[in-house]
Amino acid sequence: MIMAALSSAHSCPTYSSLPSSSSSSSSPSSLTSLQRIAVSSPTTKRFLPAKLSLQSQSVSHRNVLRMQDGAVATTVTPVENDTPLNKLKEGILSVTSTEETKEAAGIDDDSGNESTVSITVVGASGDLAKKKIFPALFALYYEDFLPKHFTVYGYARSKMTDAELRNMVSKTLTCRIDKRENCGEKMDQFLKRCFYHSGQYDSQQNFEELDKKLKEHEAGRVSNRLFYLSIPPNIFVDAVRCASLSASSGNGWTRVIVEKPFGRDSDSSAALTKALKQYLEEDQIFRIDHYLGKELVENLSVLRFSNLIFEPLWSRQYIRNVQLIFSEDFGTEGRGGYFDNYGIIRDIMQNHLLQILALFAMETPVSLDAEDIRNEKVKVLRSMRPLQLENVVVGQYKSHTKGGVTYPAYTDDKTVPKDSLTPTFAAAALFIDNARWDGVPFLMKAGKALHKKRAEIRVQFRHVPGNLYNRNFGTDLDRATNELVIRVQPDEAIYLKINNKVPGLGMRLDRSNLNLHYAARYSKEIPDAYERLLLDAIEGERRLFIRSDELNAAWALFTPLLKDLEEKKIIPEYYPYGSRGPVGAHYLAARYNVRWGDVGVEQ
Ligand SMILES: NC(=O)C1=CN([C@@H]2O[C@H](COP(=O)(O)OP(=O)(O)OC[C@H]3O[C@@H](n4cnc5c(N)ncnc54)[C@H](OP(=O)(O)O)[C@@H]3O)[C@@H](O)[C@H]2O)C=CC1
Ligand SMILES: O=C1O[C@H](COP(=O)(O)O)[C@@H](O)[C@H](O)[C@H]1O
Repeated sequence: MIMAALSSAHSCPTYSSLPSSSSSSSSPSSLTSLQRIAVSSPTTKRFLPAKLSLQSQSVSHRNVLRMQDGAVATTVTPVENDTPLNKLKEGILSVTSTEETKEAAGIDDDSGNESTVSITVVGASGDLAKKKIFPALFALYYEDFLPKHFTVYGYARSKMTDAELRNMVSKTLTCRIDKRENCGEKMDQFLKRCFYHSGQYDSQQNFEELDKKLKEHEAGRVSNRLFYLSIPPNIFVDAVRCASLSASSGNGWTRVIVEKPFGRDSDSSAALTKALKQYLEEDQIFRIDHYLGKELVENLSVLRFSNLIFEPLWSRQYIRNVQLIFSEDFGTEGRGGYFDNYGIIRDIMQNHLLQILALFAMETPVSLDAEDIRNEKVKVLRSMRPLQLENVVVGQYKSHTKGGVTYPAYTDDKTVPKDSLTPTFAAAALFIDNARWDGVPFLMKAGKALHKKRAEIRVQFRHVPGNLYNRNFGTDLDRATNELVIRVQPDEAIYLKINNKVPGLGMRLDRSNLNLHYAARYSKEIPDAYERLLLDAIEGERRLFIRSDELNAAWALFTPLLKDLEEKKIIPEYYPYGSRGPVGAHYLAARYNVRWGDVGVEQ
């Protein structure tokens, strides 16, 4: 059975007539093109240009816009492909009416009907739910991004009362640095909207009980339901089956956020997709890769496509190599059981780093619509060469004592087999065989228990041909090339290394940074990736979620390598906990004439 999918789509709104109470005579047609772009965005409130502010606080699809000059315009998001009307045409919905269609699209009508959103965190007792999901929901509530009628339900096997869940959640909530004043009050209000239901993940009966409780909260309104699967992957399908059969919405949309890992290789991923699609349409499945929700990853396209100075340089003609670097200064502490079955390549490279690579390297999409962007990403992935063993170095951390403290080896984790060969570090050289990137090495490096926590993109440019200042650089011209660094985390920044004259009477050059340091430039705290992604899922915006063909293309690149590593029982290079990782990573880079940009520099 397929869940009733009444996802609302949001591009190209039409303008409704101005409220008669408006004192302004300005009409929406007087909006500038910039304003029109903002207005037509699916998440209008978030993408408004400075001149507009939203009067409406709800995530309803009718938004009242107030311009600086006092003019007011109402926008209504139109109903598109996956709307009730179209679902009816496809035979997925049996009963609907014009009124229901309006309601299901979240459009309030004159009789005062409003839609509700129920967010069920499946696996609410777990690490991710506590660390990320509840805090992100609270942050959205705090910022007034959640709709007027919303309920959060925790679902897991652990026995808990509503009060116990609230107590657990309250310990994880934090307030924005710049808005502490009424935080306690807001927390209380938020917690009052949180409830708990204990049940098994494979019990339709338990999900039916949940359904009853959700209905009570929905109080006859149009019900939109979001399930967040924050559970181990072996129970994804059971939970989806039960949610679908017993707790999907009868008259609104039902969406499911699926956490990674989406399989272990091409076959298991295809099997998972097939199993999920027994119960869900593709557009109901929101495969989350939280790196896509990170501020600087989202900014990649803005940087490239809205600045004339970057896009013309974005090719093999000017770029020598691209480096995608992820490192953590802690090991698998507490997650060894999960990690040992996956390893760093599946945990970080096949998803987070590859997604960044695809966004970095894609051609200009036709528009900012989800499908246009995802089409371009798939093209890049399909143009890439599957990874081969000779282009990869793997490592595993070993115990190390520093300053009297002994840090554990990976295999000291009780949930990890003593003879495990699972890589906790990997470096790889990837290639995109298309006209833009032919021959440019894309180097990836990811590791746990390294000396620093960081995620960054480094773009090393070619040297200046016939450079007048060559003699100032000595024989190593590569040392003097420009480098663009996009520091995703921590301490977000974008900086460009340039050669500069050291002030003085001589002619000495040094390398300096043109630095956009976020903490200095923007006073507002950067939202967590999960906030953006949860809000997108609620709003039906799929741009930052992984489509099934993207996933297939990603696995096709890594599956042969993963099989080889496992079948040939490749022994990882051991590196001390807290070090910079295996030396092999440098040999790999050197083979392609590359020096890792993060080595020997503080920035
Ligand atoms: N934690 C993290 O930082 C990240 C996690 N993820 C992914 O998110 C999902 C959730 O992660 P996380 O919260 O760490 O997971 P947990 O191991 O904490 O599991 C979540 C909940 O699922 C239930 N559960 C755990 N193991 C089993 C089992 N074998 N059978 C049935 N139920 C079980 C438990 O709840 P109860 O016993 O109460 O039912 C547990 O509280 C996973 O898919 C993970 O890969 C992705 C990125 C980061
Ligand atoms: O998906 C995962 O990501 C985290 C790192 O996320 P970050 O946002 O803290 O950088 C990683 O620790 C974990 O192993 C992996 O599953």
